[in-house]
Order: sequence, then structure tokens, then C-alpha cells
Amino acid sequence: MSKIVVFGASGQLGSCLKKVAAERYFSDIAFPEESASNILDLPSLEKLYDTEKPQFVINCAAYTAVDKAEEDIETARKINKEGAANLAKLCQLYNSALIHVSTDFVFKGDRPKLLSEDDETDPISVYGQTKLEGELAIAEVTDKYFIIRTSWLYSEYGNNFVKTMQRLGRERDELKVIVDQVGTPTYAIDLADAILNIAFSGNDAYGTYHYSNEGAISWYDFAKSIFEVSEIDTKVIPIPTSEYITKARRPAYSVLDKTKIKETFKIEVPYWKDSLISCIHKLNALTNNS
Ligand SMILES: NC(=O)C1=CN([C@@H]2O[C@H](COP(=O)(O)OP(=O)(O)OC[C@H]3O[C@@H](n4cnc5c(N)ncnc54)[C@H](OP(=O)(O)O)[C@@H]3O)[C@@H](O)[C@H]2O)C=CC1
Ligand SMILES: Cc1cn([C@H]2C[C@H](O)[C@@H](COP(=O)(O)OP(=O)(O)O[C@H]3O[C@@H](C)C(=O)[C@@H](O)[C@H]3O)O2)c(=O)[nH]c1=O
Repeated sequence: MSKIVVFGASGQLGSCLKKVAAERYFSDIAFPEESASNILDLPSLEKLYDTEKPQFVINCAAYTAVDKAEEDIETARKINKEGAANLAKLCQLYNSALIHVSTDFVFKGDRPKLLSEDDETDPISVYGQTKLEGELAIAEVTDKYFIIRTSWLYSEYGNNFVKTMQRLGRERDELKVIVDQVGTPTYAIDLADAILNIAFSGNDAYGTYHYSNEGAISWYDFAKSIFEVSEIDTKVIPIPTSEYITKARRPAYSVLDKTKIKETFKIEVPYWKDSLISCIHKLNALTNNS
């Protein structure tokens, strides 16, 4: 039996949860292999819930390829909606609380306004739409959920904007990066820490919460800082969204208001630049040791 079971354990956030749990000496947390924890495979899920009888389930499993989702709608919907619903149904059956991770992309983000949990959702991409459907499917079958919407995740694990910029920056003298999409980067290690704080808080104020790092910047600002902190000498050219063609549309302004999560769980949120520096130090250490 484990107090917590994590789904999507080998992804970026799942890896960060593993790291933070080990650093905080939490042993009562299981990270099952994907072969035994496919969120679309109900019989295996039932077996897992029956063995573990978890107090908490953390769902980091998702279809996160934002552009690919535009053409792979059914797979995105299966994983982001039906997968989330499967976990919620079993949570209801086994009286487990579900901590589910969602996204700023559930918002349209067409106004420069801080987004709170009660603001109207109106996704403009398949990824955002299927993530919203997942949120709604969870709320339909259980009340014992924490849905945590976050934005622009990066870390030393998996694929993310920081690692992409470092790779491209080392290959090229200049890069064009969008300047009119504003949001907040979130170090997935900070989010993992916050999620575990919620699970161990004993506070059952279920509902939807927003979490990102502090501050608000554009992808262009973020790229400039990544190169500055990484000491990579690449010129960054600011461009409007219209000059960077992608399959999926993305919100122009999706800065999340974190008041509710900070007040409810007494969580301290690091400033984005401080966390970026921590992450790049870790990435440098990994490169130097390899
Ligand atoms: N990345 C970001 O910038 C942001 C992410 N989020 C949300 O945060 C959460 C974590 O994201 P992140 O860790 O970055 O994403 P990743 O893509 O790194 O991880 C998702 C994981 O889910 C796994 N997975 C996919 N399908 C299934 C399935 N059927 N059963 C079990 N596991 C499955 C993937 O495995 P495989 O690789 O084998 O497919 C992968 O390991 C997601 O809910 C995402 O929507 C929110 C805002 C920003
Ligand atoms: C590589 C690159 C990207 N960009 C832009 C495209 C895009 O608008 C932005 C970020 O691109 P990415 O493809 O890395 O990130 P993207 O997949 O859009 O990131 C999103 O992922 C999902 C999962 C979320 O939930 C969101 O919160 C958000 O993090 O940067 C440039 O302008 N220049 C470049 O060279």
C-alpha cells in the first residue's frame, strides 16, 4: 500500500516529483512503470488501485504535444479526457483524492488580465480543449479533487523550452522568438514541491487552483534570460506571433493569479528568474558530469 500513487511518472513533472520526494525522504509514494499504469487501461488501473488503495493519486499523465494534437484529436482526447475520467472514477470508488494537473491553455487569453480560477474558460487549441474536458469529466464523478492549472513548465527533465533554446542557441547565431505571447514560466521542481505540500497539508479544501512561478514575461524575454544565464552568445530577435506559423493557436496573455493556492496552503512561490537560475545550474552540473 502507498499513500500516494503517481501516474505519468516518467514524464517531466513525474520525474520532478520523484526527485523532490527523494530529497524530502518521502517513501510512501509509488511511481509505477507506464506499462502497469496506462490511464486508458481500466483493468490494470483497477488492479493498481486495489493493491495500493492510495490516499492520493497524482495525475501527471497527459498528451502534451500542442501542435501535434491539432491533427491527432482522438488520441489527445482519449488521454486528456478519458484517462483523467478513468482515474477520477476509481478515486471515487476507492475514496482516494485526485490531484490532477491542467494548463493555462484552457483560457483564450485575449486580454491582459490576471486569470483567476473562476474566470471563463475558452480554449483555442485541441490540447487546451481536451485538457478542459478532462477537468470537467473529473468534477462530474468526484468531489475529492485538486485540479492545479499551471503554465510553461520546464526543468532538467523531458522536453521543454529551456532545453530547446539551449540546443538551438548552441547551433545558431540568432533565433527569432515570439514577443507578443505573455505568461509565466514554471520550474517543474517548484510545482512538484507545491503538489507534495498540498498532499501532506491535511487540508481538504478541494477545488481548482492556479500555480506558476512569480512574474510575467514573453517567450522572447524568457529566451533572452535563458541565453544570459547559460552564457550562450546567441542573438534573439523579437517577432510577432503572425511571423511564427504553428498548427495550434496559443493564448496571447495567460498569466495565472495564484492568490488562492498561496492563501489556502501557505505556499511560497519563487520568482521565475531565481528558479531559472537554479535549473540552469542543475543542467550545467549534469553536462559537466557526463
Ligand atoms: N509541459 C508544459 O509546459 C505544461 C504541462 N502542463 C500539464 O502538466 C502535466 C505534466 O506535463 P509534463 O510532465 O510536462 O508532460 P510530459 O509530456 O513530459 O509527460 C506526460 C507523461 O504522460 C505519459 N502518458 C501519455 N499517455 C499516457 C497514458 N495513456 N497512460 C499513462 N501515461 C501516459 C507520457 O508518456 P509517453 O512519453 O510515453 O507518451 C509522459 O511520460 C500534464 O497534465 C500537462 O498537461 C500544464 C502546463 C504546462
Ligand atoms: C522553438 C521556438 C518557439 N517559439 C515559440 C512558439 C511558442 O509560441 C512558444 C513556446 O513554444 P513551445 O513549443 O516550446 O511550447 P508550447 O508547447 O507552446 O508550451 C505549452 O505547452 C503546453 C503543454 C502547456 O500546457 C503550456 O502551458 C505551454 O507550456 O515559443 C519561438 O517563437 N521561436 C522558437 O524558436
